[in-house]
Amino acid sequence: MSTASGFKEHPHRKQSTLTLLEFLFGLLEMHNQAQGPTERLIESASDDSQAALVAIGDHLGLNMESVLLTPTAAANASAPQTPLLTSLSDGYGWIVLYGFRGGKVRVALAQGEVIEERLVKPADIGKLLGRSDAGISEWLLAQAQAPFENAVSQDHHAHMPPFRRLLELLRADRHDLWLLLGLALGSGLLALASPVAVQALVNTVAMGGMGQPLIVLATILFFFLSFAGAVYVLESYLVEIVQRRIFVRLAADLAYRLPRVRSDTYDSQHGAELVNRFFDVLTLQKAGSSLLLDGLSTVVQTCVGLIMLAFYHPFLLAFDVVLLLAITAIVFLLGRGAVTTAIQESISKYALVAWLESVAGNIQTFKFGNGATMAANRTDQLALDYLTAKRQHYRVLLGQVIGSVALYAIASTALLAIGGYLVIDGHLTLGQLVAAELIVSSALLALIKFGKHLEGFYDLMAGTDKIGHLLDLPLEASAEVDAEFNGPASLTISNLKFGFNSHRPLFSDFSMHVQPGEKIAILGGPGSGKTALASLLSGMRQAQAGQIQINGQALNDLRLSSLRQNIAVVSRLEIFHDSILENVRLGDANVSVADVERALAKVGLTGMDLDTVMSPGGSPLANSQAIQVMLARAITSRPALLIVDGILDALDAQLQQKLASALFAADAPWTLLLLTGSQELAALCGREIHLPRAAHD
Ligand SMILES: Nc1ncnc2c1ncn2[C@@H]1O[C@H](COP(=O)(O)OP(=O)(O)OP(=O)(O)O)[C@@H](O)[C@H]1O
Repeated sequence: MSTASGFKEHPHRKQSTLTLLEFLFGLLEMHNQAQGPTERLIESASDDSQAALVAIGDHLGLNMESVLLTPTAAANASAPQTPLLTSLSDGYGWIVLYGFRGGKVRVALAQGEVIEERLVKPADIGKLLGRSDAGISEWLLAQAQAPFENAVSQDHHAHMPPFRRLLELLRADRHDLWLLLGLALGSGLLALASPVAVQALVNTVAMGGMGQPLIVLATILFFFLSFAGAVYVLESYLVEIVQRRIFVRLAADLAYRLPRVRSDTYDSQHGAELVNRFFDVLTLQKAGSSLLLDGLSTVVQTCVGLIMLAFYHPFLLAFDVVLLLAITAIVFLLGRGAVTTAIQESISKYALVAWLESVAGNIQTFKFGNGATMAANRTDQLALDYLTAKRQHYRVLLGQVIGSVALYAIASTALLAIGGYLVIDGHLTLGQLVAAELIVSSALLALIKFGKHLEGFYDLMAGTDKIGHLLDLPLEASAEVDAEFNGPASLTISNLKFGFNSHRPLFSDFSMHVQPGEKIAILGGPGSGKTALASLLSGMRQAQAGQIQINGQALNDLRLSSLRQNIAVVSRLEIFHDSILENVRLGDANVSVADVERALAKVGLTGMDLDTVMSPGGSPLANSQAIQVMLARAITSRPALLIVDGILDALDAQLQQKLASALFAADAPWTLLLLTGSQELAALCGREIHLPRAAHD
């Protein structure tokens, strides 16, 4: 329920909303939110409805999705990482549901400055809401847009160490992981049932007992082992859930992050190739689950076993100490450099894949001339690099495997010798010796598998490091002011200075002014800086000096998302693998099929089957048709400023004329900047501006 006017007029509602947002940031562990901007955003909201809260959340990195639910359904769907919230019926406060504890729903009430946390029966939520009925109402499902924000390196020059990053990636699952540790401890203890039972059996047999004790023993053992089995099944279910969550969280995080990556990141790196690192989430899942399931229980079983052994005799305690020292030496001393070599192996793997992608992506180049030979030779070289890296990593691993195997042989023999001596000397019963043998040999046998677990651990570190590179891609900084558009935009550039290279600026003192609705051609030769100018105007690059104003607002002060909702840039061919329909409307449900057909017709493309799936290269459409699709996409968003950069230059004169009449018409509802090297095209615009210099002068 909301009141008609904004938060500003209702200080109590404003304060409740601030309290609510702070609570949500804490719950979702979003630590980067300062109170100042949050308060300003709340104050500048047009009204105090839930829809306004969604917009505020969006600016603060909170995704809030509106869903219609009964209070009980909302409680069932809620969890600490996905809380559900709605307005209290008094119109001032908010209620948040965030999962269950002990059969009751965890509820937070934000009223003024106070946040009150309670445990409530699901049936009582309706009452809390201030409603008598428990009918369906609108709830907001809140989630962090970038759930892995805490796993991003704060220092731009150094990546976070992989182990710390792994802990951050798993932070949201820490409660489940503690539970898993508890279960592993339990199953470790239960696994001792067999040796203890055998010890009892041997002692009974040695004393001549039979029959009934055996049945009792067998029954108890069966009970323990079944219970241990059930615990293992539970552990495996928990690990499965954690695996699913990591996958979904990483996907959501990247969907947020990638469109916001700074454009200059792609000057030296290939975006699509970088994304291959997503597949390391599979390494995280596989190596992580085997470590959590087998690795953890092996460690627990070994520890429990060794502790039990220590109680048998001081000699066996000494044996434990030596064994632990030896294991420590294998892990830390023999394993020096293993994480680095695993990362190096992973880097060389990605280099090879990147090369194969280049080959697959340049079909013509590698079919002709020396292309195929180059493809083969470079692949050989990269495969060789991979083998070298893998060999170096394996050298470290091999040392550890040999160490574990040797330790197994020595420790098993030593235990038999010490145990045998203690039995002969009467310090140990026969049953105790057999039990000790069983406990330690299973722990020692695990040592042989230990190498495999260590390999899994190093893979996990390398995979985390690679995923970290994706998370560490630098994001664009955006200012806070929303861009104001109302019809075609005006544009003023004053004393612009920009160059990729400080010794050779592309623009040293460039100024121009464009009236709202004007259609202007900016003429420049190859390499004169047309694309650079388009990037500056769309906030993809920053000028070194000077100012750009759109509708009188300084571009640097504007929130990039609000700016880009209202301008369109058509530069190089960019088609994604989907139908023509989606390539034009970009998933906007407000754009109908008829709208798309109209836009296509406007740019001269008629009679197309809108369901035709296009490849990133534009096929099966012709190049010029793919360009028309991109232009249709641009005008469908009804931009206030349309920037067309060079893409019309290569088209045939007749098509250029047709497009000019659609895009350059004086009454077209946008301001047009045509960046071009073609005099003929420029002549079709209302006015021409010449770029200050050509690249080759
Ligand atoms: N990312 C970059 N890093 C360094 N230099 C760059 C980068 N992008 C472009 N340049 C250089 O800046 C100059 C201007 O490039 P820009 O792409 O803006 O020119 P253009 O006018 O659009 O050229 P064309 O008409 O050939 O597309 C060129 O000399 C180019 O080599």
